[in-house]
Amino acid sequence: MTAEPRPWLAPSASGPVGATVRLPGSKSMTARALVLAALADGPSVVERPLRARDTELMAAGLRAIGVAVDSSDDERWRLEPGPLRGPARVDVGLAGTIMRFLPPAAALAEGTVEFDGDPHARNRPLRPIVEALRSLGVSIDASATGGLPLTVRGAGLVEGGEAVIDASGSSQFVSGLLLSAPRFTKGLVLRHEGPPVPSAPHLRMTTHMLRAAGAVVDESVPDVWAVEPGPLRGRTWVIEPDLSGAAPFFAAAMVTGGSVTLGGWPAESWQPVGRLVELLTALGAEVTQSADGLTVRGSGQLHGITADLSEVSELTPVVSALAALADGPSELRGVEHIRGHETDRIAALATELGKAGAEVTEFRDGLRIEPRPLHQTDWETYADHRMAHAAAVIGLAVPGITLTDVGCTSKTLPEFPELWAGLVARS
Ligand SMILES: O=C(O)C1=C[C@@H](OP(=O)(O)O)[C@@H](O)[C@H](O)C1
Ligand SMILES: C=C(OP(=O)(O)O)C(=O)O
Repeated sequence: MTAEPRPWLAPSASGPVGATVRLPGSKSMTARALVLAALADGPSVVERPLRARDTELMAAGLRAIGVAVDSSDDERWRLEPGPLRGPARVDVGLAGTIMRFLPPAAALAEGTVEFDGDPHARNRPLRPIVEALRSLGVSIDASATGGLPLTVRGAGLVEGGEAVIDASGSSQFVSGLLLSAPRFTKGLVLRHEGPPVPSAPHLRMTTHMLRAAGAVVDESVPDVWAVEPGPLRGRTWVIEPDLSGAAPFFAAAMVTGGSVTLGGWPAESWQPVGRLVELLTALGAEVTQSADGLTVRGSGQLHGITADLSEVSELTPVVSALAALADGPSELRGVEHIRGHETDRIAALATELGKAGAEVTEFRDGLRIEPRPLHQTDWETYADHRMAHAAAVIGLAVPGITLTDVGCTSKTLPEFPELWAGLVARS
């Protein structure tokens, strides 16, 4: 079920913002922790999880297949694995993490598990993971396009072994298979064949977390991941603040010449903080880390950049917004696969930035953005939280940016409108 659209006038800043923001846990880490906890040999605790549509639906999906998930405490979700079983129905919403991480787990269940989601979820690519699972002996019915709706006919076990996949459309195909692979009878040796796999840091997050749960993983050969069969340990997962969710808040410091600190940032992170720092620095920010957190300071001056965003493709909307406010042109490439994200983000950004007055050239794999004086527009959000973040960033500097629906931010940060208004009020 999707809620009624909630139009929202993005607030403009009257001066530099200055704030420490506390954001909930990483969507990607929470999703992995929940799946690993569900497949473990004992109870787990997920501390400081993200509570948002993607992770609530993940928890609901796991409950549907037999896992006890107690999410009553915001700070600490408790999971007690049980025998995985159907029949069950899983609503994936618009979450890539659910539609790619849960079918392999459902294959381990005894019984039928049906997956479906929001209208646009049916357009998101799934075929490669479906075909890889079939090659591993799993019975799956998929739509004519190879995607949702999907029915996994779990046999209570997956034999596993060797599989080949083209994961150029999403790193989540690989992550999804790897997360369940220790529970496959023969484990898994997965080989990617095709154009490069995007989002390498997300793959590293998957292998780090698998090892932290006791799995034996070899990724020494490029594009090959080998996971030995064996138990996953229940444990306590401490989730880091969501770095991608923080990106628009950092952008606010940069657009207004202010300063934003992400509180609670760990000394060592499993998220691609190095790449984010490089990008924000090239765009004109100063980034520092201290006991207070990760701080981004803007000078009020933004520079155009040429960048390959394939490792951090989910940052493309916010980086594009910054590029549209910069002092020179930018070229952002290497992200063809984001045409299969929550919406076709390349087309959506070209259209909406163009409507606001920027001169945008669309490439198959990215965008060239020539800043121009921007003006008010009704900004279509396409049910995409990060299109909403991009609009909010533009709105700081351009009065009259009205989002067609700010409600879509509930995918990863339901409190976004309030947090953003609070930040801008301190400008
Ligand atoms: O595994 C994950 O948690 C994610 C991987 C990436 O997916 P793609 O490789 O499809 O871009 C990223 O964009 C997405 O937001 C989250
Ligand atoms: C691509 C994204 O999400 P998903 O996990 O649904 O793929 C995103 O959050 O930018």
